[in-house]
Amino acid sequence: MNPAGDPDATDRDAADLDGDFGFAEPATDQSFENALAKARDGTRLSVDDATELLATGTDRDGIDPVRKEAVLEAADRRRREAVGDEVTFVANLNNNVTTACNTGCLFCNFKDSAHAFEADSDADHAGFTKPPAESRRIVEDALDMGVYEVCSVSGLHPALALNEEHHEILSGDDDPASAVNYKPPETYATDPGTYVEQLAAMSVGGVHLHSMTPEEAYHAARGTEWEYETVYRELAAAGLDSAPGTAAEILVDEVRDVICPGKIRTDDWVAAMEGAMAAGLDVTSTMMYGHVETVEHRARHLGVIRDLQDRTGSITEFVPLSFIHQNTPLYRHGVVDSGPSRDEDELVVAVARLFLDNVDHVQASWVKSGDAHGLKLLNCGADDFMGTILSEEITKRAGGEYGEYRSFDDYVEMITAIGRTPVERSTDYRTRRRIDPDDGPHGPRLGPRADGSPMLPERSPNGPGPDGESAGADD
Ligand SMILES: C[S@@+](CC[C@H](N)C(=O)[O-])C[C@H]1O[C@@H](n2cnc3c(N)ncnc32)[C@H](O)[C@@H]1O
Ligand SMILES: Nc1c(NC[C@H](O)[C@H](O)[C@H](O)CO)[nH]c(=O)[nH]c1=O
Ligand SMILES: N[C@@H](Cc1ccc(O)cc1)C(=O)O
Ligand code: SF4
Repeated sequence: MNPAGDPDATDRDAADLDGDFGFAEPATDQSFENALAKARDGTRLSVDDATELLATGTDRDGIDPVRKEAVLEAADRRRREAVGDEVTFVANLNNNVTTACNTGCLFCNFKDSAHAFEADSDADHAGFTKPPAESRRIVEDALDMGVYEVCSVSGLHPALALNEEHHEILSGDDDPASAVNYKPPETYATDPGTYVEQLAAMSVGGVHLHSMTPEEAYHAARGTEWEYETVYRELAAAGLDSAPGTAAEILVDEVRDVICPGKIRTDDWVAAMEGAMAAGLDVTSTMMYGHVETVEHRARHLGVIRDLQDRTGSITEFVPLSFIHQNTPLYRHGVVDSGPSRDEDELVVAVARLFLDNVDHVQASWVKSGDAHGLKLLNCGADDFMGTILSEEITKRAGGEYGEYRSFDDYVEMITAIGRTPVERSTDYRTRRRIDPDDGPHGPRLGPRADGSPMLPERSPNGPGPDGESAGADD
């Protein structure tokens, strides 16, 4: 674990990596042809099969273009059989509460050292902490624009605790250097409030609140014996409706040891997701790929997700997160020289569709891939095209260049251009509305205040618009 409060830990750790992690070369007992035949006829794939498909054969170096096309075609066919020609998207808002975080993940440039947020610090930072009242105002404004969902993921601010009782437990810890990663709110220029207060503030006007990743749930239970289910029940009582399955990265511990040594391990991530589901919440699932991992790690990750879904059935979608490298410690220190190639993005989507036979929806991301390649991914097995989001900080700070917002008109134009049907969805996909492309201009109708009006001009609710700067530092 990185010692909490060590601002330079990430960069030092990255500088120490020499690019040789001792990972085994992917090798299987399976052939590519056999794996492809199983994929085509709908037989459940093994992790070895997925490795072969992701590699377009471990028997040769690099991606074989002919084999790749065969995998994509099988996945596109499977998508059509499984979910048809609809392409869904959700009217949503991202509201990140704070960028303060000392966890030190080497792939992340969203975070700012929490030290810089202290009241007596004169360190410069471009981050933010929003008190609960500000979060509420931002969500209120977005509700007026018609959003259905608010998605909120944040840094692990040392002053964030589940509730007052948690503050008491954490402040009673007599070993401040221990792993509890806690400092009282008075230390900071801006008090983020408790998790319960933040969620209660954002759960307004009937919006669907999608928040609290497994890593955040761990933070909300740190220093206690509380079960994840108990924590998620308390969060649900405060207004939480579903949980994002980020913090997954690659669910193989030898990879986590390299890219996020300060994060919870695979078992704990699974336990947190199971806790959320036991508390009655739906969850999403993700994989952040294209950094140091091998194709075998990707396949094993998919195996963890499929096993979890076999046990629970509450995973609504799989979201492949293509690693954005430009401003990250991993890239700055030469540990990696890029993110994944487009071929790799396409194969991840396709193999996710083929392997995850128990997860209905696979997402293409315009944030990560842009519009043109995002549309291509919809022909490789994906059937969901994310959401309007209105604000984006994680990818943008990592160096992503595809903006922060897509309008309903953008969506309708893009989706019809590839011959598919645009459908507005709820977070859980249970409510869906097919959109008539000829009946524009288009706007959301599923949100509690949505009336079909287009959502937005050029400005996002918490900062200048898609091409501008984000909201400035506020503490
Ligand atoms: C930034 S964290 C915020 C929530 C919380 N701190 C956590 O780690 O769960 C959310 C997710 O963003 C994704 N992410 C962060 N940096 C990224 C990057 N450079 N490229 C792609 N995805 C990234 C990771 O999958 C991470 O789990
Ligand atoms: N893929 C990314 C998302 N996904 C947001 C989706 O709209 C998601 O399906 C929703 O939150 C649950 O219904 N959000 C980001 O900010 N960045 C991404 O790359
Ligand atoms: N919205 C994603 C989570 C997510 C959040 C922020 C990101 O940058 C990426 C993914 C989900 O539904 O789980
Ligand atoms: S990914 Fe999350 S936990 Fe890791 S450094 Fe970034 S904000 Fe912190």
